[in-house]
Amino acid sequence: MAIKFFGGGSGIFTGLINSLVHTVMYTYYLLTAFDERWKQSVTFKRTITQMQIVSKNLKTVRYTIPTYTIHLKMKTF
Ligand SMILES: CC(C)(COP(=O)(O)OP(=O)(O)OC[C@H]1O[C@@H](n2cnc3c(N)ncnc32)[C@H](O)[C@@H]1OP(=O)(O)O)[C@@H](O)C(=O)NCCC(=O)NCCSC(=O)CC(=O)O
Repeated sequence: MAIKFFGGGSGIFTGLINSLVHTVMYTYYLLTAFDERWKQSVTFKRTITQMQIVSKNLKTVRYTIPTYTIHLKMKTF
């Protein structure tokens, strides 16, 4: 509900992208909880970190553009 209606539905982008990153991240935590050897997988950890950075940058671009556009529109009135 919050994702659908917050900000006219613009929260869907965050919801989808976070779900993707969190699914991979919590799968990692689940696996390490069962078997400590998963903690030695630098590839897994690096992938999670890369996904977080890409997701953060995508969200920055996604929300900066409309924020700036609205700011410009408001300045004309
Ligand atoms: C990649 C991880 C999942 C790994 O977690 P672990 O608990 O197993 O490991 P850790 O961080 O204690 O680090 C253990 C060892 O791995 C190394 N290590 C960690 N990340 C690494 C990486 N990307 N590349 C290479 N090495 C890495 C550390 O330096 C350390 O080395 P040494 O042992 O030599 O010291 C974590 O580092 C991480 O990024 N967690 C993210 C948490 C997070 O973002 N939660 C979201 C909250 S906010 C939220 O939910 C809202 C939202 O997202 O919008």
